[in-house]
Amino acid sequence: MNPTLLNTPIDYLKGIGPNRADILRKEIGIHTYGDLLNFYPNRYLDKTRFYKINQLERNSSEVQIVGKIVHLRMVEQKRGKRLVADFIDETGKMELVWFRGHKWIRENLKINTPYVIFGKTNWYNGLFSMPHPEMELVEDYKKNLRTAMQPVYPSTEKLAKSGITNRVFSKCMQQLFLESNNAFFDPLPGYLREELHLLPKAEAVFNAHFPKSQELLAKAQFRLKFEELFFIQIQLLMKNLLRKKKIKGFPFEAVGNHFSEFYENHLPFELTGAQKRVIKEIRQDLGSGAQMNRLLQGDVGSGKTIVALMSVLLALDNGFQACLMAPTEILATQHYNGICELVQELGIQVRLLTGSTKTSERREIHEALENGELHLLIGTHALLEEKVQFKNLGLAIIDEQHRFGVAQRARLWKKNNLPPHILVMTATPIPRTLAMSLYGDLDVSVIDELPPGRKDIKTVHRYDSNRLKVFRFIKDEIRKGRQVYVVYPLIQESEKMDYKDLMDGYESIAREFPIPDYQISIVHGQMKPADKDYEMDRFVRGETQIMVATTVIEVGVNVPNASVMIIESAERFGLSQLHQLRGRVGRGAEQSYCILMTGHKLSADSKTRLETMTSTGDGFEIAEVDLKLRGPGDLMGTQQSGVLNLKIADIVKDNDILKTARYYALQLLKEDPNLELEKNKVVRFTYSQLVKQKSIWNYIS
Ligand SMILES: Nc1ncnc2c1ncn2[C@@H]1O[C@H](COP(=O)(O)OP(=O)(O)OP(=O)(O)O)[C@@H](O)[C@H]1O
Repeated sequence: MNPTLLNTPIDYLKGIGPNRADILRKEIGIHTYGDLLNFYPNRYLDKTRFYKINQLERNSSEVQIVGKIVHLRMVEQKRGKRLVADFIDETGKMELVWFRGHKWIRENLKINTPYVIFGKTNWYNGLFSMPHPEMELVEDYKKNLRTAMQPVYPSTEKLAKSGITNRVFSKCMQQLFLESNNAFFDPLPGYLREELHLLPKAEAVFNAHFPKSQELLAKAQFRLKFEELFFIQIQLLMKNLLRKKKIKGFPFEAVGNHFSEFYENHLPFELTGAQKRVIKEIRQDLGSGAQMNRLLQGDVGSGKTIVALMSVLLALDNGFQACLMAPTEILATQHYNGICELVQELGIQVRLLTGSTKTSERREIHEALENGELHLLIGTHALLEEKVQFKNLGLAIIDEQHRFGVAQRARLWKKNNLPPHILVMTATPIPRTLAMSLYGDLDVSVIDELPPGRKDIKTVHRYDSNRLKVFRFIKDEIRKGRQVYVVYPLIQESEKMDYKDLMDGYESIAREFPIPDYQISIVHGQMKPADKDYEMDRFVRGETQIMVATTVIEVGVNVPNASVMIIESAERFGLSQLHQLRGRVGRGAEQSYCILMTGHKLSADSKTRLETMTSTGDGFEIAEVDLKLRGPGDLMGTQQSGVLNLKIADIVKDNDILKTARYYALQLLKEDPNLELEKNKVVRFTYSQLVKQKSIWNYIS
C-alpha cells in the first residue's frame, strides 16, 4: 500500500464511520489505515481440519466436525432451561447445547441433515458437548468460498460493546486489501529478501490476516517480525552513530586534585576489578569530546555508589558541576549522607534538594548553584524544576532509571546548551536481549563482581503456619547483634487492605518482640516524610532492631548490619522486586538470610518465582526468568511497556529473529553507514519516516 493510503484516517474506511473511528482511536490507538493493517490477529481458528467425534480430546481447542442432529430436546434445571441436540457422525455421539435463542434455533434447525459444526467442546456427564456451535449446512458450506484459517483479533470490552466485533475487523481488513489493490510498499532491500527467503510484503501482510495455510502463516509472521525488529535495530544503531558523530560533549580531559586525592587517600576500601574497569570506561567516555550516555548496570550491592562519586569528582576536576537524582526521598537522603561522609575532607560543596526542603534553604541552594559555589546537588524529582539552574552542569547521574520517565530524562538535558554527560544507574539487571533493544543507543557498563567477603544470602520459603519458628530465628539473630527487615506488599489498587495487613503485622510483631527488650521501626507510604526519615534513621543507627515496612525500602537502602529479610505474602511480589528486597541484606560481612513467607495456596507462577529465588542469587538469571514470566512490558514498568510499541514481534519469544535482525542491520550499516547506496535508499526512506513518527526516537532522546 502506498504511504498516502496508509496515512488515510480510519474514519474513511467503509464500515467504520465517525463513532467507531473514535473508539478505535481511543481504545487501541488505531488512527489510520496503516495502523489498522498493523493490528494483527492474536490467534486463528484453524478450519483446515475436520475431526471425528471419537478423535475429540478433553482439552482440545475449537474443532470442526461433520455430522447430523438426530434428536432435539429441552432440559429444565434449577439454573434454567437449555436446548440439547444429539449430534452424531459415523464414529460416535455428542451433544450440542444452547442456553439462549431456543425459539429461533428450534424453528431453523434441520434434523437428519448433514451440518458442519464448529466450536469449543466440553466434557460433561460422560459425553462431549459443544455450547452454541457455529453451524452451516454441508450443502451451503460447499458453495461458499472461505479462507481456511480465520483470524481472531484481540478485543476489549469496549470494542465488543460498540459492535466492533471480530467479524467487523475481518470485514474491514478485507476492505483494506480491496482498496490497496495488493500494491504494498516493501521497505526491505531485495538482497535481504532473497538471502532470508522472505515472502514479499503484500503476501506477508495478507497471510498474517488471512493465512491460507499454517505454513504460509509462519512465513508471513517471520517476515513481518523480522522487518519490525530490523527497523528498530536500524534506528538504534543509526542513533548511536549519529550521537557519536554529532552530539558534542564537554571534554573532561583533566584528572585533577579531587579525583587523585580521593583515590589515593580516602577510598574506604580497595575497588573491585569490575569497579576499576567501569571507572576506566567512564573516564574514556568523558574525555572523548562526545557526550556520554552510559548505562551502569550492577546487581544489588555491587558498589555502584563509589563509581558514581568518582565520576562526579572528574566533573569537578574539570570545573563542572554535577547532580545525582534518586527516585525517592529516602534514597536521595541516603546518597547524600553517604557521599558527604566520603568527601568530607575534600572541601566539596554538596547539598540535598527534595520535596521537603524548606523554601529558605531552597533559595540558598538555587543561588549557590547559579553562581557555581555548589559543586554537587543530590536530590529527587525536585532537581527537575524550572528554578533549578546550574552554572555549568557537566554530569547528571540518574539512579534507578525506570522510576523516571522519558520526559524527565530529557528535562535534565535542557539545563545546559550542551547536554551534560549522562550516567544511568540501575540495579535491576536487564537481560541482554532487552538491553540490546531498549538501550541499543546507550553504552553499557556492567559491574559483574561483588565486593570481596560477601556470602550468598541463604534464601528459604516458609509457610505462614511456621511463623513461630521464624520468630525464634529472628530472636537468635537479634541476640547476635543483627537487625531484621519485615516487608509487606503494597499494591496501589488495594492500598487500604495492604495498610491493614501492615498494621496487623506490626501489632503481632510488637507483641512477640516487646519493649524494652526490642525496638521496632515502621515505615510506610502514608507517613509524613519527616516521620519516615526519623524511623529510618533510628534503624540505620542501630537504635531499633526490627524494621517493619512496605516496599518503600525496596531500592538502595544500605544498612550493612541488617542480616535478615522477611518478605510477607511473598507470592504477591514480582521476581525483580523480590531480588531487590533481598539485596537489602547481605551488604556486610555477616551471613544473611532471606525468608519468603506465603500461605499454602500458590499459583504455578508464584511457585516458579519462589523456586527461582531459593535456587539462585544471580540477578541476571533472575531477570531472565522474570522476563519469561511477565514479558518485557511488566518488567520495565508500564511507562516503558509501550516504548517499542511492537505490532507483531515479541521480544521474549522472538529472540532468535531479533538476533538475526540485529545482525543484518549491523552488516548493512557497516557497509553503508548513511544508507546512501542505491540499494539502500528504501531503507533510508523508511528510517526517516519512522524518525518523523518519532516512535522510538521519542524515548531515547
Ligand atoms: N570494593 C568494595 N569493597 C568493599 N565494600 C564495598 C566495595 N564497593 C562497595 N562496597 C560497599 O558495599 C555496599 C554496597 O555498595 P552500594 O550501596 O554502592 O551498592 P549499590 O550497587 O548501589 O547497590 P544497590 O543498588 O543495592 O543500592 C556499601 O556498603 C559499600 O560501602
